Amino acid sequence: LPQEKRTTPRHAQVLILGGGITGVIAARTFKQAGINNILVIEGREELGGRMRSTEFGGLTVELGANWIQGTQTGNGPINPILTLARKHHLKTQFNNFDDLTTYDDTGLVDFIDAANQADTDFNNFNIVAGPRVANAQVDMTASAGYRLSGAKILDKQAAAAQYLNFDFEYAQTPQESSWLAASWNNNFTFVAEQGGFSEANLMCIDQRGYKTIVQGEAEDFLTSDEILLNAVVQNITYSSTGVSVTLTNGTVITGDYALCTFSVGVLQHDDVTFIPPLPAFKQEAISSIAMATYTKIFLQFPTKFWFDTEMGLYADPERGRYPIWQSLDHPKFLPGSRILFVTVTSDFSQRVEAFTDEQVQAEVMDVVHNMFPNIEVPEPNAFLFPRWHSDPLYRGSYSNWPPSFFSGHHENLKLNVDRLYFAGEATSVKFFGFLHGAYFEGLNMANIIISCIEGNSTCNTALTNGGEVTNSVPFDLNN
Ligand SMILES: Cc1cc2nc3c(=O)[nH]c(=O)nc-3n(C[C@H](O)[C@H](O)[C@H](O)COP(=O)(O)OP(=O)(O)OC[C@H]3O[C@@H](n4cnc5c(N)ncnc54)[C@H](O)[C@@H]3O)c2cc1C
Repeated sequence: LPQEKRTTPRHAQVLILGGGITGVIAARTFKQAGINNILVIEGREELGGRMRSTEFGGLTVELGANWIQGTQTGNGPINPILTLARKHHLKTQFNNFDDLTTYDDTGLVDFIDAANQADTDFNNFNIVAGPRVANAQVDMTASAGYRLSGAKILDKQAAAAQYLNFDFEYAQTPQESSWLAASWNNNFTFVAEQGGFSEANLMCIDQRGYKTIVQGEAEDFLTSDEILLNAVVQNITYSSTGVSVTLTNGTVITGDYALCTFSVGVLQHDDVTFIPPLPAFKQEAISSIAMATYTKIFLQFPTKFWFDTEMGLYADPERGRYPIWQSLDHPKFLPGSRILFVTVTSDFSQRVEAFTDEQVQAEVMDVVHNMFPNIEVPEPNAFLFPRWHSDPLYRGSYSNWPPSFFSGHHENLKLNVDRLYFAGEATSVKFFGFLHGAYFEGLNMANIIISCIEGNSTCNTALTNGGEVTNSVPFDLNN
Protein backbone atom coordinates (compact mmCIF):
# COMPACT_ATOMS: atom_id res chain seq x y z
CA LEU A 1 0.00 0.00 0.00
CA PRO A 2 1.30 3.49 -0.74
CA GLN A 3 2.67 5.30 2.28
CA GLU A 4 0.87 8.53 1.41
CA LYS A 5 -2.76 8.96 0.60
CA ARG A 6 -3.61 10.89 -2.52
CA THR A 7 -6.86 12.50 -1.51
CA THR A 8 -8.24 12.93 1.98
CA PRO A 9 -11.95 12.26 2.23
CA ARG A 10 -13.51 14.53 4.83
CA HIS A 11 -16.53 12.31 5.33
CA ALA A 12 -17.12 8.57 5.30
CA GLN A 13 -20.06 6.42 6.27
CA VAL A 14 -17.86 4.55 8.75
CA LEU A 15 -14.57 5.72 10.24
CA ILE A 16 -12.36 2.95 11.56
CA LEU A 17 -9.98 4.39 14.12
CA GLY A 18 -6.83 2.26 14.23
CA GLY A 19 -5.25 -0.01 11.63
CA GLY A 20 -4.41 -3.05 13.74
CA ILE A 21 -6.01 -6.44 13.21
CA THR A 22 -9.32 -5.32 14.75
CA GLY A 23 -9.58 -2.36 12.38
CA VAL A 24 -8.55 -4.30 9.29
CA ILE A 25 -10.93 -7.19 9.94
CA ALA A 26 -13.74 -4.71 10.65
CA ALA A 27 -12.94 -2.95 7.36
CA ARG A 28 -13.08 -6.27 5.53
CA THR A 29 -16.44 -7.05 7.12
CA PHE A 30 -17.92 -3.69 6.03
CA LYS A 31 -16.73 -4.14 2.47
CA GLN A 32 -18.07 -7.67 2.29
CA ALA A 33 -21.45 -6.26 3.37
CA GLY A 34 -21.32 -3.75 0.53
CA ILE A 35 -20.50 -0.78 2.72
CA ASN A 36 -17.83 0.82 0.62
CA ASN A 37 -17.61 4.32 2.00
CA ILE A 38 -15.16 3.61 4.84
CA LEU A 39 -11.92 5.14 6.01
CA VAL A 40 -9.26 3.54 8.23
CA ILE A 41 -7.33 6.17 10.22
CA GLU A 42 -3.98 4.98 11.59
CA GLY A 43 -1.38 6.90 13.57
CA ARG A 44 1.66 4.97 12.34
CA GLU A 45 3.18 4.71 8.90
CA GLU A 46 1.87 1.20 8.31
CA LEU A 47 -0.98 -1.15 9.20
CA GLY A 48 -0.54 -3.91 11.79
CA GLY A 49 -0.60 -2.15 15.16
CA ARG A 50 0.78 -4.46 17.82
CA MET A 51 1.87 -6.89 15.11
CA ARG A 52 5.10 -5.02 14.73
CA SER A 53 8.45 -6.16 13.46
CA THR A 54 11.78 -4.51 13.00
CA GLU A 55 15.20 -5.18 11.57
CA PHE A 56 17.66 -6.35 14.21
CA GLY A 57 21.18 -7.62 13.60
CA GLY A 58 20.39 -8.18 9.92
CA LEU A 59 17.16 -10.11 10.55
CA THR A 60 13.48 -9.39 11.15
CA VAL A 61 12.35 -9.83 14.74
CA GLU A 62 8.92 -9.35 16.29
CA LEU A 63 8.61 -6.59 18.87
CA GLY A 64 4.94 -7.37 19.49
CA ALA A 65 2.79 -10.41 18.75
CA ASN A 66 4.90 -13.42 17.79
CA TRP A 67 2.79 -16.56 18.11
CA ILE A 68 -0.42 -18.07 16.83
CA GLN A 69 -1.65 -19.28 20.18
CA GLY A 70 -3.86 -22.31 19.85
CA THR A 71 -4.11 -23.67 16.30
CA GLN A 72 -6.66 -26.44 15.65
CA THR A 73 -7.33 -29.92 16.96
CA GLY A 74 -8.77 -32.35 14.41
CA ASN A 75 -11.87 -30.80 12.89
CA GLY A 76 -12.45 -28.60 15.93
CA PRO A 77 -12.59 -24.82 15.92
CA ILE A 78 -9.72 -23.20 14.04
CA ASN A 79 -7.91 -20.10 15.20
CA PRO A 80 -8.75 -17.50 12.50
CA ILE A 81 -5.16 -16.22 12.71
CA LEU A 82 -4.01 -19.65 11.52
CA THR A 83 -6.38 -19.35 8.56
CA LEU A 84 -4.90 -15.95 7.70
CA ALA A 85 -1.37 -17.30 8.16
CA ARG A 86 -2.05 -20.13 5.72
CA LYS A 87 -3.65 -17.80 3.19
CA HIS A 88 -0.64 -15.48 3.24
CA HIS A 89 1.94 -18.31 3.42
CA LEU A 90 3.36 -17.16 6.72
CA LYS A 91 6.53 -18.97 7.74
CA THR A 92 6.06 -20.49 11.20
CA GLN A 93 7.52 -23.11 13.53
CA PHE A 94 6.08 -24.81 16.59
CA ASN A 95 7.68 -23.43 19.74
CA ASN A 96 7.88 -25.91 22.59
CA PHE A 97 7.89 -24.00 25.88
CA ASP A 98 8.69 -27.25 27.73
CA ASP A 99 12.00 -27.63 25.88
CA LEU A 100 13.79 -25.91 28.69
CA THR A 101 17.20 -25.41 30.29
CA THR A 102 17.07 -24.08 33.85
CA TYR A 103 19.40 -21.65 35.62
CA ASP A 104 19.50 -19.67 38.81
CA ASP A 105 21.85 -17.00 40.10
CA THR A 106 24.52 -19.64 40.71
CA GLY A 107 24.51 -20.92 37.12
CA LEU A 108 23.12 -24.05 35.49
CA VAL A 109 20.83 -25.82 38.00
CA ASP A 110 18.36 -28.52 37.09
CA PHE A 111 14.92 -27.61 38.40
CA ILE A 112 12.82 -29.25 35.72
CA ASP A 113 10.87 -30.87 38.59
CA ALA A 114 9.73 -27.40 39.67
CA ALA A 115 8.72 -26.63 36.08
CA ASN A 116 6.68 -29.84 35.92
CA GLN A 117 5.10 -29.04 39.29
CA ALA A 118 4.11 -25.59 37.95
CA ASP A 119 2.34 -27.30 35.02
CA THR A 120 0.45 -29.49 37.49
CA ASP A 121 -0.37 -26.48 39.66
CA PHE A 122 -1.76 -24.56 36.69
CA ASN A 123 -3.84 -27.55 35.66
CA ASN A 124 -5.33 -27.78 39.17
CA PHE A 125 -5.90 -24.02 39.18
CA ASN A 126 -8.06 -24.46 36.06
CA ILE A 127 -9.88 -27.52 37.34
CA VAL A 128 -10.93 -25.76 40.55
CA ALA A 129 -11.92 -22.58 38.67
CA GLY A 130 -14.35 -24.34 36.30
CA PRO A 131 -17.25 -25.04 38.70
CA ARG A 132 -16.86 -21.59 40.25
CA VAL A 133 -17.73 -20.01 36.89
CA ALA A 134 -20.66 -22.39 36.41
CA ASN A 135 -21.95 -21.73 39.94
CA ALA A 136 -21.54 -17.93 39.69
CA GLN A 137 -19.21 -17.94 42.70
CA VAL A 138 -17.13 -14.80 43.17
CA ASP A 139 -13.84 -14.23 41.44
CA MET A 140 -10.57 -13.88 43.37
CA THR A 141 -6.96 -13.13 42.59
CA ALA A 142 -5.12 -15.83 40.70
CA SER A 143 -2.83 -16.04 43.76
CA ALA A 144 -5.83 -17.03 45.86
CA GLY A 145 -6.79 -19.51 43.13
CA TYR A 146 -3.35 -21.08 43.26
CA ARG A 147 -3.55 -21.38 47.05
CA LEU A 148 -7.07 -22.83 46.99
CA SER A 149 -6.03 -25.40 44.41
CA GLY A 150 -3.06 -26.49 46.51
CA ALA A 151 -0.02 -24.79 44.97
CA LYS A 152 2.90 -23.97 47.26
CA ILE A 153 5.47 -21.48 45.97
CA LEU A 154 8.30 -21.78 48.48
CA ASP A 155 11.48 -20.82 46.65
CA LYS A 156 12.86 -18.82 43.73
CA GLN A 157 12.84 -21.84 41.44
CA ALA A 158 9.16 -22.54 42.04
CA ALA A 159 8.47 -18.82 41.55
CA ALA A 160 10.29 -18.79 38.20
CA ALA A 161 8.44 -21.92 37.09
CA GLN A 162 5.10 -20.36 38.03
CA TYR A 163 6.10 -17.20 36.14
CA LEU A 164 6.64 -19.29 32.99
CA ASN A 165 3.13 -20.72 33.32
CA PHE A 166 1.34 -17.57 34.35
CA ASP A 167 3.03 -14.17 33.98
CA PHE A 168 4.57 -15.13 30.64
CA GLU A 169 1.00 -15.44 29.31
CA TYR A 170 -0.96 -12.71 31.15
CA ALA A 171 1.95 -10.25 31.48
CA GLN A 172 0.96 -9.61 35.08
CA THR A 173 1.46 -11.44 38.36
CA PRO A 174 -1.11 -13.88 39.82
CA GLN A 175 -1.71 -11.27 42.53
CA GLU A 176 -2.75 -8.71 39.87
CA SER A 177 -4.89 -11.10 37.83
CA SER A 178 -8.36 -12.59 37.92
CA TRP A 179 -8.37 -16.29 38.72
CA LEU A 180 -11.52 -17.15 36.79
CA ALA A 181 -10.83 -15.02 33.69
CA ALA A 182 -7.23 -16.32 33.48
CA SER A 183 -8.63 -19.79 33.56
CA TRP A 184 -11.32 -19.45 30.89
CA ASN A 185 -8.99 -17.36 28.72
CA ASN A 186 -6.51 -20.24 28.80
CA ASN A 187 -9.13 -22.92 28.18
CA PHE A 188 -10.88 -21.22 25.23
CA THR A 189 -7.53 -20.86 23.46
CA PHE A 190 -5.42 -23.85 24.47
CA VAL A 191 -7.71 -26.66 25.68
CA ALA A 192 -9.59 -28.47 22.92
CA GLU A 193 -11.80 -30.40 25.41
CA GLN A 194 -13.04 -27.03 26.70
CA GLY A 195 -13.86 -25.69 23.24
CA GLY A 196 -10.39 -24.24 22.63
CA PHE A 197 -8.16 -24.52 19.56
CA SER A 198 -5.09 -26.48 20.68
CA GLU A 199 -2.19 -26.26 23.08
CA ALA A 200 0.29 -25.28 20.36
CA ASN A 201 2.27 -22.06 20.18
CA LEU A 202 3.14 -21.50 16.55
CA MET A 203 5.93 -18.98 16.23
CA CYS A 204 6.18 -16.57 13.32
CA ILE A 205 9.70 -16.53 11.86
CA ASP A 206 8.65 -14.96 8.58
CA GLN A 207 11.18 -12.37 7.46
CA ARG A 208 8.34 -10.21 6.07
CA GLY A 209 7.16 -9.91 9.68
CA TYR A 210 4.00 -11.25 11.31
CA LYS A 211 2.23 -8.03 10.22
CA THR A 212 2.39 -9.26 6.64
CA ILE A 213 -0.84 -11.21 7.20
CA VAL A 214 -2.74 -8.03 8.15
CA GLN A 215 -1.14 -5.91 5.46
CA GLY A 216 -1.63 -8.64 2.86
CA GLU A 217 -5.25 -9.01 3.88
CA ALA A 218 -5.81 -5.25 3.62
CA GLU A 219 -4.30 -5.21 0.13
CA ASP A 220 -6.99 -7.62 -1.00
CA PHE A 221 -9.87 -5.26 -0.33
CA LEU A 222 -8.77 -1.75 0.73
CA THR A 223 -7.77 0.93 -1.76
CA SER A 224 -5.23 3.60 -0.85
CA ASP A 225 -8.07 6.16 -0.62
CA GLU A 226 -9.60 4.14 2.18
CA ILE A 227 -6.54 4.30 4.42
CA LEU A 228 -5.09 7.35 6.08
CA LEU A 229 -1.64 6.63 7.55
CA ASN A 230 0.48 8.86 9.81
CA ALA A 231 -2.81 10.30 11.05
CA VAL A 232 -2.94 10.61 14.84
CA VAL A 233 -6.40 11.21 16.29
CA GLN A 234 -6.43 13.89 18.97
CA ASN A 235 -10.09 14.14 19.79
CA ILE A 236 -13.36 12.39 19.02
CA THR A 237 -16.68 14.20 19.13
CA TYR A 238 -19.71 11.92 19.14
CA SER A 239 -23.47 12.35 19.07
CA SER A 240 -26.57 10.43 18.10
CA THR A 241 -26.20 11.63 14.50
CA GLY A 242 -22.50 11.07 13.82
CA VAL A 243 -18.87 11.27 14.84
CA SER A 244 -16.18 13.82 14.07
CA VAL A 245 -12.48 13.28 14.69
CA THR A 246 -9.73 15.86 14.76
CA LEU A 247 -6.19 14.81 13.94
CA THR A 248 -3.10 16.30 15.57
CA ASN A 249 -2.46 18.24 12.34
CA GLY A 250 -5.87 19.88 12.67
CA THR A 251 -7.64 17.92 9.93
CA VAL A 252 -11.27 17.20 10.76
CA ILE A 253 -12.91 14.07 9.39
CA THR A 254 -16.52 13.13 9.92
CA GLY A 255 -18.40 9.86 9.80
CA ASP A 256 -21.95 8.64 10.20
CA TYR A 257 -20.46 6.04 12.54
CA ALA A 258 -17.02 5.38 14.01
CA LEU A 259 -15.39 2.28 15.43
CA CYS A 260 -12.59 3.05 17.90
CA THR A 261 -10.03 0.22 18.12
CA PHE A 262 -7.38 2.01 20.18
CA SER A 263 -5.96 -0.04 23.05
CA VAL A 264 -7.50 0.37 26.50
CA GLY A 265 -4.06 1.69 27.50
CA VAL A 266 -4.59 4.60 25.10
CA LEU A 267 -8.09 5.19 26.49
CA GLN A 268 -6.78 5.06 30.07
CA HIS A 269 -4.10 7.65 29.48
CA ASP A 270 -6.31 10.32 27.93
CA ASP A 271 -4.17 10.32 24.80
CA VAL A 272 -7.42 10.95 22.96
CA THR A 273 -10.01 13.45 24.23
CA PHE A 274 -13.69 12.53 23.99
CA ILE A 275 -16.26 15.27 23.49
CA PRO A 276 -18.47 15.10 25.47
CA PRO A 277 -16.42 13.21 28.10
CA LEU A 278 -17.27 9.51 28.18
CA PRO A 279 -20.06 8.72 30.66
CA ALA A 280 -19.06 7.64 34.17
CA PHE A 281 -19.94 3.97 33.61
CA LYS A 282 -17.68 3.89 30.55
CA GLN A 283 -14.82 5.58 32.37
CA GLU A 284 -15.16 3.12 35.23
CA ALA A 285 -14.98 0.19 32.83
CA ILE A 286 -11.89 1.60 31.09
CA SER A 287 -10.20 2.29 34.43
CA SER A 288 -11.01 -1.14 35.85
CA ILE A 289 -9.35 -3.30 33.22
CA ALA A 290 -5.55 -3.57 33.24
CA MET A 291 -3.23 -2.81 30.36
CA ALA A 292 -0.28 -5.11 30.97
CA THR A 293 3.17 -4.79 29.45
CA TYR A 294 5.23 -7.61 27.97
CA THR A 295 8.73 -6.68 26.89
CA LYS A 296 11.09 -8.68 24.73
CA ILE A 297 14.71 -7.61 25.08
CA PHE A 298 16.85 -8.70 22.13
CA LEU A 299 20.57 -9.38 22.18
CA GLN A 300 22.81 -10.43 19.33
CA PHE A 301 26.25 -11.79 20.18
CA PRO A 302 29.35 -12.42 18.05
CA THR A 303 29.02 -16.14 18.89
CA LYS A 304 26.37 -18.48 20.28
CA PHE A 305 27.41 -19.67 23.74
CA TRP A 306 24.06 -20.60 25.30
CA PHE A 307 21.61 -23.52 25.64
CA ASP A 308 20.54 -25.66 22.69
CA THR A 309 16.95 -25.96 23.95
CA GLU A 310 14.26 -23.59 22.69
CA MET A 311 13.87 -21.93 26.08
CA GLY A 312 15.90 -21.01 29.12
CA LEU A 313 14.38 -20.31 32.54
CA TYR A 314 16.31 -18.19 35.01
CA ALA A 315 15.37 -18.10 38.72
CA ASP A 316 16.53 -14.86 40.28
CA PRO A 317 15.97 -14.25 44.01
CA GLU A 318 13.74 -11.38 42.82
CA ARG A 319 10.67 -12.85 41.08
CA GLY A 320 10.27 -11.51 37.54
CA ARG A 321 13.86 -10.37 37.09
CA TYR A 322 14.84 -11.42 33.54
CA PRO A 323 13.25 -14.88 33.85
CA ILE A 324 12.40 -16.18 30.35
CA TRP A 325 15.12 -16.64 27.73
CA GLN A 326 14.49 -17.73 24.18
CA SER A 327 16.98 -18.70 21.54
CA LEU A 328 16.32 -17.70 17.95
CA ASP A 329 19.64 -19.35 17.07
CA HIS A 330 18.02 -22.75 16.97
CA PRO A 331 17.72 -25.11 13.98
CA LYS A 332 13.92 -24.56 13.95
CA PHE A 333 13.96 -20.76 14.06
CA LEU A 334 16.76 -18.52 12.75
CA PRO A 335 19.87 -20.73 12.87
CA GLY A 336 23.11 -18.77 12.76
CA SER A 337 21.32 -15.60 13.93
CA ARG A 338 23.23 -15.45 17.25
CA ILE A 339 20.08 -13.83 18.70
CA LEU A 340 18.80 -14.44 22.21
CA PHE A 341 15.89 -12.62 23.77
CA VAL A 342 14.69 -12.28 27.33
CA THR A 343 11.14 -11.35 28.36
CA VAL A 344 10.03 -9.27 31.31
CA THR A 345 6.48 -8.19 32.19
CA SER A 346 4.25 -5.97 34.30
CA ASP A 347 5.94 -3.56 36.73
CA PHE A 348 9.34 -4.86 35.71
CA SER A 349 8.59 -3.76 32.13
CA GLN A 350 7.73 -0.29 33.30
CA ARG A 351 10.87 -0.33 35.39
CA VAL A 352 13.15 -1.12 32.43
CA GLU A 353 11.36 1.45 30.26
CA ALA A 354 12.43 4.13 32.74
CA PHE A 355 16.11 3.19 32.37
CA THR A 356 18.39 3.96 29.45
CA ASP A 357 19.22 1.18 27.01
CA GLU A 358 22.76 1.11 28.40
CA GLN A 359 21.52 0.60 31.96
CA VAL A 360 19.21 -2.22 30.93
CA GLN A 361 21.92 -3.86 28.85
CA ALA A 362 24.28 -3.77 31.86
CA GLU A 363 21.64 -5.42 34.09
CA VAL A 364 20.83 -8.05 31.50
CA MET A 365 24.53 -8.84 31.06
CA ASP A 366 24.89 -9.27 34.84
CA VAL A 367 22.21 -11.94 34.64
CA VAL A 368 23.90 -13.57 31.65
CA HIS A 369 27.08 -13.76 33.73
CA ASN A 370 25.09 -15.33 36.59
CA MET A 371 23.66 -17.93 34.23
CA PHE A 372 26.99 -18.76 32.56
CA PRO A 373 29.64 -18.31 35.29
CA ASN A 374 32.16 -20.58 33.57
CA ILE A 375 31.89 -19.13 30.08
CA GLU A 376 33.73 -16.13 28.78
CA VAL A 377 30.67 -14.30 27.52
CA PRO A 378 31.29 -11.81 24.72
CA GLU A 379 29.66 -8.38 24.76
CA PRO A 380 26.55 -8.17 22.55
CA ASN A 381 26.98 -6.47 19.20
CA ALA A 382 23.33 -5.43 19.06
CA PHE A 383 20.77 -4.68 21.76
CA LEU A 384 17.15 -3.55 21.47
CA PHE A 385 13.86 -3.45 23.29
CA PRO A 386 10.55 -1.68 22.62
CA ARG A 387 8.93 0.64 25.16
CA TRP A 388 5.28 -0.37 24.76
CA HIS A 389 4.08 1.25 27.96
CA SER A 390 5.57 4.67 27.13
CA ASP A 391 4.24 4.65 23.56
CA PRO A 392 1.19 6.95 23.29
CA LEU A 393 -0.27 4.76 20.54
CA TYR A 394 -0.32 1.66 22.80
CA ARG A 395 0.43 2.35 26.51
CA GLY A 396 1.19 -1.30 27.13
CA SER A 397 1.04 -4.61 25.31
CA TYR A 398 -2.36 -6.18 25.90
CA SER A 399 -5.16 -6.16 28.41
CA ASN A 400 -5.39 -8.39 31.44
CA TRP A 401 -8.47 -9.03 33.54
CA PRO A 402 -8.09 -7.98 37.19
CA PRO A 403 -10.07 -9.72 39.97
CA SER A 404 -12.05 -6.49 40.49
CA PHE A 405 -13.22 -6.36 36.87
CA PHE A 406 -16.82 -7.58 36.88
CA SER A 407 -19.06 -8.80 34.08
CA GLY A 408 -20.89 -5.46 34.13
CA HIS A 409 -17.60 -3.65 33.59
CA HIS A 410 -16.91 -5.83 30.62
CA GLU A 411 -20.30 -5.07 29.08
CA ASN A 412 -19.76 -1.37 29.65
CA LEU A 413 -16.28 -1.53 28.08
CA LYS A 414 -17.92 -2.89 24.94
CA LEU A 415 -20.84 -0.51 24.95
CA ASN A 416 -21.20 2.17 22.29
CA VAL A 417 -21.82 5.81 23.14
CA ASP A 418 -24.21 7.16 20.51
CA ARG A 419 -22.67 6.53 17.08
CA LEU A 420 -19.21 5.75 18.50
CA TYR A 421 -18.45 2.05 18.91
CA PHE A 422 -15.51 0.26 20.57
CA ALA A 423 -13.66 -2.96 19.73
CA GLY A 424 -10.26 -4.53 20.25
CA GLU A 425 -8.57 -7.42 21.98
CA ALA A 426 -9.75 -6.01 25.34
CA THR A 427 -13.44 -6.23 24.45
CA SER A 428 -13.16 -10.00 23.92
CA VAL A 429 -14.47 -11.87 26.94
CA LYS A 430 -13.07 -15.26 25.93
CA PHE A 431 -9.88 -14.24 24.18
CA PHE A 432 -8.79 -10.91 25.71
CA GLY A 433 -5.12 -10.23 25.02
CA PHE A 434 -4.90 -12.42 21.94
CA LEU A 435 -4.81 -11.65 18.22
CA HIS A 436 -7.76 -13.96 17.66
CA GLY A 437 -9.69 -12.01 20.30
CA ALA A 438 -9.03 -8.82 18.34
CA TYR A 439 -10.01 -10.56 15.10
CA PHE A 440 -13.38 -11.74 16.41
CA GLU A 441 -14.15 -8.35 17.99
CA GLY A 442 -13.46 -6.53 14.71
CA LEU A 443 -15.80 -8.93 12.94
CA ASN A 444 -18.58 -8.84 15.54
CA MET A 445 -18.62 -5.11 16.13
CA ALA A 446 -18.61 -4.39 12.39
CA ASN A 447 -21.64 -6.67 12.07
CA ILE A 448 -23.44 -4.75 14.82
CA ILE A 449 -22.77 -1.45 13.05
CA ILE A 450 -23.87 -2.98 9.72
CA SER A 451 -27.18 -4.08 11.22
CA CYS A 452 -27.59 -0.56 12.55
CA ILE A 453 -26.90 0.97 9.13
CA GLU A 454 -29.40 -1.45 7.63
CA GLY A 455 -31.99 -0.16 10.08
CA ASN A 456 -32.22 -3.20 12.32
CA SER A 457 -32.95 -2.82 15.99
CA THR A 458 -29.73 -4.40 17.26
CA CYS A 459 -27.64 -1.32 16.57
CA ASN A 460 -26.97 -0.70 20.23
CA THR A 461 -24.35 -2.86 21.89
CA ALA A 462 -26.03 -2.36 25.25
CA LEU A 463 -26.05 -6.05 25.97
CA THR A 464 -27.81 -5.78 29.32
CA ASN A 465 -27.16 -2.45 30.95
CA GLY A 466 -25.16 0.69 30.59
CA GLY A 467 -25.41 1.65 34.20
CA GLU A 468 -23.60 1.19 37.43
CA VAL A 469 -21.95 -2.07 38.37
CA THR A 470 -23.31 -3.01 41.78
CA ASN A 471 -22.74 -5.72 44.37
CA SER A 472 -25.35 -8.49 44.37
CA VAL A 473 -24.92 -8.61 48.15
CA PRO A 474 -24.22 -5.08 49.44
CA PHE A 475 -21.43 -4.58 51.99
CA ASP A 476 -22.79 -4.76 55.54
CA LEU A 477 -20.79 -2.27 57.56
CA ASN A 478 -22.61 -3.04 60.81
CA ASN A 479 -21.56 -6.61 60.85
C1 LIG B 1 4.80 -7.57 23.04
C2 LIG B 1 3.51 -8.20 22.61
C3 LIG B 1 3.42 -9.55 22.42
C4 LIG B 1 2.22 -10.15 22.02
N1 LIG B 1 2.19 -11.48 21.74
C5 LIG B 1 1.08 -12.02 21.20
C6 LIG B 1 1.11 -13.32 20.68
O1 LIG B 1 2.16 -13.96 20.63
N2 LIG B 1 -0.06 -13.87 20.22
C7 LIG B 1 -1.22 -13.17 20.23
O2 LIG B 1 -2.26 -13.73 19.84
N3 LIG B 1 -1.26 -11.89 20.66
C8 LIG B 1 -0.13 -11.30 21.12
N4 LIG B 1 -0.13 -10.00 21.49
C9 LIG B 1 -1.40 -9.27 21.49
C10 LIG B 1 -1.81 -8.80 20.09
O3 LIG B 1 -0.74 -8.18 19.48
C11 LIG B 1 -2.99 -7.83 20.25
O4 LIG B 1 -4.04 -8.47 20.93
C12 LIG B 1 -3.54 -7.35 18.91
O5 LIG B 1 -2.53 -7.03 18.00
C13 LIG B 1 -4.42 -6.13 19.17
O6 LIG B 1 -4.98 -5.68 17.95
P1 LIG B 1 -5.94 -4.43 17.95
O7 LIG B 1 -6.27 -4.15 16.53
O8 LIG B 1 -7.05 -4.64 18.90
O9 LIG B 1 -5.07 -3.24 18.56
P2 LIG B 1 -3.73 -2.46 17.92
O10 LIG B 1 -2.93 -3.45 17.21
O11 LIG B 1 -3.20 -1.71 19.04
O12 LIG B 1 -4.46 -1.52 16.86
C14 LIG B 1 -4.89 -0.22 17.18
C15 LIG B 1 -4.22 0.76 16.25
O13 LIG B 1 -4.59 2.09 16.63
C16 LIG B 1 -3.50 2.94 16.41
N5 LIG B 1 -3.68 4.11 17.27
C17 LIG B 1 -3.64 4.19 18.62
N6 LIG B 1 -3.89 5.44 19.03
C18 LIG B 1 -4.12 6.18 17.92
C19 LIG B 1 -4.44 7.55 17.69
N7 LIG B 1 -4.58 8.43 18.69
N8 LIG B 1 -4.60 7.97 16.41
C20 LIG B 1 -4.46 7.09 15.37
N9 LIG B 1 -4.15 5.79 15.54
C21 LIG B 1 -3.97 5.34 16.79
C22 LIG B 1 -2.28 2.12 16.77
O14 LIG B 1 -1.12 2.60 16.13
C23 LIG B 1 -2.69 0.73 16.28
O15 LIG B 1 -2.21 0.48 14.99
C24 LIG B 1 1.07 -9.36 21.84
C25 LIG B 1 1.16 -7.98 21.99
C26 LIG B 1 2.37 -7.39 22.35
C27 LIG B 1 2.46 -5.90 22.42
